[in-house]
Amino acid sequence: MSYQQELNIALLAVQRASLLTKRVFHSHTKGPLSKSDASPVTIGDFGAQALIISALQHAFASDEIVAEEEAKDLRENEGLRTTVWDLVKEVRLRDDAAEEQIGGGVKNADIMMDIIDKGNSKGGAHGRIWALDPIDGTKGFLRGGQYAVCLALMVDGDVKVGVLGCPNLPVDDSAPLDSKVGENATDAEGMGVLFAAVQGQGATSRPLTEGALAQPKKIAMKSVSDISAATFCESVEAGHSSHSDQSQIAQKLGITKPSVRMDSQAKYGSIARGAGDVYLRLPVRKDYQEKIWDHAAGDLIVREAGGEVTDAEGNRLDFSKGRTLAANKGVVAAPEAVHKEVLDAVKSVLRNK
Ligand SMILES: Nc1ncnc2c1ncn2[C@@H]1O[C@H](COP(=O)(O)OS(=O)(=O)O)[C@@H](OP(=O)(O)O)[C@H]1O
Ligand SMILES: [Mg+2]
Ligand SMILES: [Mg+2]
Ligand SMILES: [Mg+2]
Repeated sequence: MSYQQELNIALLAVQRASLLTKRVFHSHTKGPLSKSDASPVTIGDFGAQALIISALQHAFASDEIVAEEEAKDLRENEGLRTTVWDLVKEVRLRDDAAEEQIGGGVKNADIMMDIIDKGNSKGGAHGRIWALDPIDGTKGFLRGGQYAVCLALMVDGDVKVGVLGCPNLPVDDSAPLDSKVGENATDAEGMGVLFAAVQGQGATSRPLTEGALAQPKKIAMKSVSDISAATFCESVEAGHSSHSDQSQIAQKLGITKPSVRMDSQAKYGSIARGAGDVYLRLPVRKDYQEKIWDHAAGDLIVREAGGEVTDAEGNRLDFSKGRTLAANKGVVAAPEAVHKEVLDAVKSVLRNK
C-alpha cells in the first residue's frame, strides 16, 4: 500500500489545525482548564481536534480514532463551547481545492462536540485507527514554547503514516536546535514545519503553509560516529521525564554539551532531520503509561529517517495495546548506528538506581 491518499489528507488536516492553534497561540485568552489528571487543555486543543477529526471523517468515514481530548467540558460550559466554535467555524485553508479535499467546515457547535467525541476509540491491534494529539506539549504552548499537532495512522497496530505540524520550529532543516522560541516565532518568516513519513518510503519536511501543501524535502538523521559529540533532547517538564537519569546517561556516554530542552514531539522531528541526535525520555513515575498519541507519528518519522526508537529495555514501541503504550517504559531514540551504545548506557544507569 502506498498510503498516498492517507498522507495527503493527514498533511492537509494537520496544516489546517495548525492555522487554528497559531491563532490561539497569539491570543491572551487560551482558556486553559485543568483536566482530571491536573494537566491543562486549551481552546486550541479542542478546536484542532474538531477540525482534524472532521477531515478524517470526510475522507475515511469508517476509520477509528484515538484522540486525546473529549467534549465533556464543552457540553458543560456554554461560554467555552461558544469560544471554541467561533474559532472552528472560521478557520479554513486558503486554497479552495485543498479545503474541499478535507470536506470544508464543521456544520454547527453540536456537531463539533460529537466530532470531538469520535476520538474515543479504545485502540488496539485490529483495523485502521488514527492516533491524534491536537496539541502535544500543551504546557509548552501555554508557556510560548514548542508544541506539535500530531496525527498517525495505524493499521493492525503498526504505524503506517505519521505527520507532525510544528509551527514554532524553523523550516530550515539545518538550523541549530534552540531551546528558546522567539517572541513572534509563529508568524516569523521561515517558521513552521510539517514533518511526515510513510512506512517504507522515508521521511520528509516541508514548510507549513496556509493553503495548498508545499513541496517536500527528504530528511535524514545525522550520522554520529562519536557519541560523545552528540546533542540530546529531552522534555522541558521535569514531571514528564527524568532529567537526573538523562543527565547521568549523557555523562556515561561522554556527552558534554548541555541537553536541549524542548516541549512536544518537535523533539522527534528535530532529531529526524539531524538538528539533534538523541531523544531520551526516562520515566519519572513507575505507574505512568505513555499515550500512543504522544509517540506514534514521531516514532515512524525517526525510524524512516534512519533512526531506531525503543523503550528503555530495547523493545520497539508497541502501539497495539490500546490508548497507551502499556507494554513499554521510557523512550530511547537515536541513529541506528549508535542506538545500542545509548541503550547500554540507559540500562546501566537504570540498573544502578
Ligand atoms: N508523568 C508523565 N510522564 C510522561 N509524560 C507525561 C506525564 N504526564 C503527562 N505526560 C505527557 O507529556 C506530554 C508532553 O510531552 P513532552 O514531555 O514532550 O513535553 S513537555 O516538555 O513535557 O511539555 C503531554 O502531552 P500533551 O498533554 O499533549 O501536552 C502528556 O501526554
Ligand atoms: Mg494533554
Ligand atoms: Mg501529547
Ligand atoms: Mg495534547
